[in-house]
Amino acid sequence: MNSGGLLESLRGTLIVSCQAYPGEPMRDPEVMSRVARAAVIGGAAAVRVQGLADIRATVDAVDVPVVGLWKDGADGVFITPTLEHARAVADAGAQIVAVDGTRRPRPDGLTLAQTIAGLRATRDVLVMADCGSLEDAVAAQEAGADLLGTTLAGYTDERPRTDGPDLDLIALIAAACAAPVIAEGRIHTPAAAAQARRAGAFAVCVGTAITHPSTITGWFVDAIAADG
Ligand SMILES: CC(=O)N[C@H](C=O)[C@@H](O)[C@H](O)[C@H](O)COP(=O)(O)O
Repeated sequence: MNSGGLLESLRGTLIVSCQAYPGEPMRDPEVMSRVARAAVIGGAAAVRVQGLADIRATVDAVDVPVVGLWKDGADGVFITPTLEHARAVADAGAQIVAVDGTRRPRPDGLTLAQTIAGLRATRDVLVMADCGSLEDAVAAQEAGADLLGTTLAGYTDERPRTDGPDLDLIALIAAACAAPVIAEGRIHTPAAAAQARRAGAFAVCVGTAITHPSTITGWFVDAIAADG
């Protein structure tokens, strides 16, 4: 599929983020690739996968596009933070490379525009910019990003951490930018996913509420406890 076809294939669809965190029992490439397969059976049009080993295992296991990222560290710019990371994610087989799309300085000193241009010079991939604000999204579009994610809304200083998705931000980006918006972050129910789409999202990405059983279990435990 060419990149225009790939992008268009995601319109109005669900992307499922399949991630386990350091030290967790499901942190294993084979396990994550199976979680991704299960999501595809449920109708996911693409999956979002963290880490080179997980990306490689998942690319072999599913027949939908893989949005790959490499988290290095846990604060500041850590989602595919450098050009080197981005190239490695593409080489692991991801058709879409998700990178930090904020305006913060990157650890390799490159701008987002230089990172995207450097990646595209040698790899045929789309780039998803994980943004935290409207200003990030406008700058990321200008830098050449193909997809604008609201992934980091509420995780940088620019937006409050809303309980559910940041619907206002989704609408603001959709109104200001021609590049498609991927609503991502704290979408915990099918109703919230539909709201995100109505707010202007081109596609909706859900992680925790589908693929993180420990958190989901905690929601139920807390609800029961709160009821006495
Ligand atoms: C902020 C950050 O590091 N977000 C990460 C990005 O890949 C993941 O930890 C999230 O699970 C993902 O964005 C999906 O969001 P949610 O799990 O809320 O549906």
